[in-house]
Amino acid sequence: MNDIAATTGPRLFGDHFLRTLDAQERATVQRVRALCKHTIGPRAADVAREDVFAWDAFRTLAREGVIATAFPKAFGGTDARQALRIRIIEELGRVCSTSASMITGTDLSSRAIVAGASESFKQRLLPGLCTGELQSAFALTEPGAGSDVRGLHTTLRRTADGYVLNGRKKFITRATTADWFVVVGRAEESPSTFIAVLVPRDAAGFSISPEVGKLGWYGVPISSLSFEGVQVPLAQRLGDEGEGFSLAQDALLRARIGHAAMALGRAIGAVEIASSYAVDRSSFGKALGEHQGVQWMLADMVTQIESSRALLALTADKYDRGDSDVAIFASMAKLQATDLCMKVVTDALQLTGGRGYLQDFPLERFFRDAKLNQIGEGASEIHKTVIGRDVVRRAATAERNACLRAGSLVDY
Ligand SMILES: CC(C)(COP(=O)(O)OP(=O)(O)OC[C@H]1O[C@@H](n2cnc3c(N)ncnc32)[C@H](O)[C@@H]1OP(=O)(O)O)[C@@H](O)C(=O)NCCC(=O)NCCSC(=O)CCS(=O)O
Repeated sequence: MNDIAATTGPRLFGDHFLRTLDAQERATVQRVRALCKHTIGPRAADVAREDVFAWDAFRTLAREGVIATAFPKAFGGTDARQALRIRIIEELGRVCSTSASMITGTDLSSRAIVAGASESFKQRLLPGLCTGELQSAFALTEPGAGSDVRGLHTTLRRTADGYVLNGRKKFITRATTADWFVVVGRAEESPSTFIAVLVPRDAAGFSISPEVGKLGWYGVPISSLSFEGVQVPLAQRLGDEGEGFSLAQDALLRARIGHAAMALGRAIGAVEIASSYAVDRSSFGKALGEHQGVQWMLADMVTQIESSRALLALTADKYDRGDSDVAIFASMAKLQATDLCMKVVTDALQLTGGRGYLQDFPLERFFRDAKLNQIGEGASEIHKTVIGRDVVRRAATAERNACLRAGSLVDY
């Protein structure tokens, strides 16, 4: 742990989590910290201003082996534990959402290939995805189906040697740079059967719209997709027929953990900026940080960040152990971290006043970027629904509170 602090200095809070990593994992965090300090952080404002796919950041992360952390060793990856990956994403999110999204986007778009592609397709695609020579995109959301995945309209009609794909997809990250697309649709003949397939960008009948402008996450372009009678060979199916939904949920699970880590990273970055400002700036004859109102704002920020980080660490641990309730914890971690991030960034901007509002100051970018984490990969309301549903399910069999007498509670 001291090795890291020696290179990049101690952090406001949170270095204690590094104790949970082994020496090699800590060395990876150290490399990412150095990258953030010398390259990614100083470049972040320009990357956002340019608002084209951030190739420099992507290639840097690929060259440094950070992209490869998402992939199995057998295909050139490092198969990193989520316990490490949340630290990496947090570091990137602390300075640059665009760079952090290179990691969460890699998980989302390639996980179904790792989990469901045939051995020969894995051999063909995964090594290139690890090194960044290839890119994939994940196409689930549709114009009429975002939160409600089971409502999607894209269809796959079975033919003698594969499928014919028809449909439209929306908000697809990396559409303009990806070589392969993971597309989820339903069997035309059996609408409750979900199927995931791989489609190359040059497939006949497949078109990609121009990039669409958005509020934040500049440097991470999105587009819409259209599939009109696209022929998909059987070999390009991911998993079995009927496994499309689970493959999508499996990919979303990893991406949701990543979103939580990115949001926490940004929240930490915002409190670092706000607390530095509180030291530098004076008002009414004393440093801003000596005013009790400012101290209370900072206290709320760090206290909530640390508790959210603990929940995320527990979630990563559950993922690494393969616990069956990890999806619920991922929903809790994402809900908590992304809503908290929006609040912390808003408060940090308030604390820094007019400067916070300037484009030249990083909080304006943090503020715009924070919103997407509350929406993407399952909006906060979806996660509340998933968590609440689980509470009710558990309540039916969970041990009853000892203050209650036996029998139906309706009989009280
Ligand atoms: C809100 C929903 C969760 C509702 O879903 P359901 O109630 O229909 O489904 P569940 O009962 O929760 O699960 C159904 C199904 O999936 C399996 N499952 C669940 N978790 C996992 C997992 N971690 N790994 C594998 N399988 C999993 C579960 O066992 C069930 O299996 P069977 O059907 O029984 O076989 C859902 O609609 C939802 O998630 N909504 C939010 C969607 C979302 O996040 N959208 C954002 C997508 S991002 C995008 O497309 C843009 C592209 S981009 O580039 O960013």
